[in-house]
Amino acid sequence: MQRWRGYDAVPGGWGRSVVTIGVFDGVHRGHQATIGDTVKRARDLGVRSVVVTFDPHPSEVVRPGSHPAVLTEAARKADLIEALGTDALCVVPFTKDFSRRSPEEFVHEVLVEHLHAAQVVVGENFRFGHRAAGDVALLRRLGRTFGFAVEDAPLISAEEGTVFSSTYIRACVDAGDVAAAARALGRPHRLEGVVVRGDQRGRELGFPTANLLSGRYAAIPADGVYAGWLVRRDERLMAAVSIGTNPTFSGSERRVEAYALDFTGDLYGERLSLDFVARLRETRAYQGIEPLVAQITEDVDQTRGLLRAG
Ligand SMILES: Cc1cc2nc3c(=O)[nH]c(=O)nc-3n(C[C@H](O)[C@H](O)[C@H](O)COP(=O)(O)O)c2cc1C
Ligand SMILES: Nc1ncnc2c1ncn2[C@@H]1O[C@H](COP(=O)(O)OP(=O)(O)O)[C@@H](O)[C@H]1O
Repeated sequence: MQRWRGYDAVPGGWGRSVVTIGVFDGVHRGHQATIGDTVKRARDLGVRSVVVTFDPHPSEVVRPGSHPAVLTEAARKADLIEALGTDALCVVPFTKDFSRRSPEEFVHEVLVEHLHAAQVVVGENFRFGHRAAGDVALLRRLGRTFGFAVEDAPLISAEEGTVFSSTYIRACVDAGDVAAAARALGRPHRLEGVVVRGDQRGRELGFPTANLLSGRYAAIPADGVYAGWLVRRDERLMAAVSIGTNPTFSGSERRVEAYALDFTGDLYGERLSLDFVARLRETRAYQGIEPLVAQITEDVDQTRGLLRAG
């Protein structure tokens, strides 16, 4: 997959394309259907598929301070989009200046001039251009003027009639319902970060925990204890994860800590990922170390059972 920063990076002689546009945070099952459809249509036409996305998140530029929690960091988003068979990913730097383009200017500059769109695949709630003034009906009219077709993306619904959306998944993660998030994503929710030093207490308890420092806007599940996978380079280790302030020790800082089962070694400074599979319980303040250690022992057994079964 070709990766372009800005549409000026589209190579000369790039032929016609089938294009889809969106933030695609999470690359969830709805996004997967849209992008998969784009790839298929391009292959059928014998042209190339292009995914256009934005960085930073448009909300933050339009309304500073309103950045939503991030489900997938930029590099991972690109990898997931590549895995769907996309020929090129165009990351448009979303600046104040860019946000002022009218719907017509946006379409002409991006879709027509640079990407030579033959078809544009969009969801029914797609909005574009200054103040999100453009909708699918306007895109269709512009398509007739400029010579591209507008195709509706297939709608994919979650259970209980909830349509998959990044907002829905952020709410699931925020509530600690990592199982629902995983169903909508088509894979577990992943938190990425760097292992930093904590209070050095874990090893004394018999459960050293890698403390993960993640990105500023990362979507961190609600406080609680979770079973998941610690992903380290090419290996995957079972992990019991604690998120919270360690109330037993009257901590105040919120931390994400992972005890990797059947592992000993130094993880400080490493970049790791945590894939959240299931929520086990709330974090609690225990009356001393003994009951806490007994509970962690049980959490670890439960984690092993759950991950082995799945
Ligand atoms: C599976 C697991 C569950 C945990 N549950 C709790 C809990 O319910 N309450 C609590 O205060 N701390 C809990 N902890 C966190 C420990 O207090 C924490 O690992 C310890 O303070 C070590 O901190 P450190 O890494 O900064 O040294 C849990 C840790 C693990 C690995
Ligand atoms: N099984 C394991 N799971 C997680 N971290 C481990 C494990 N074994 C060794 N470690 C190392 O021990 C560190 C955690 O020890 P801990 O006493 O909890 O210190 P800290 O408070 O700095 O996190 C981890 O960052 C990692 O480098």
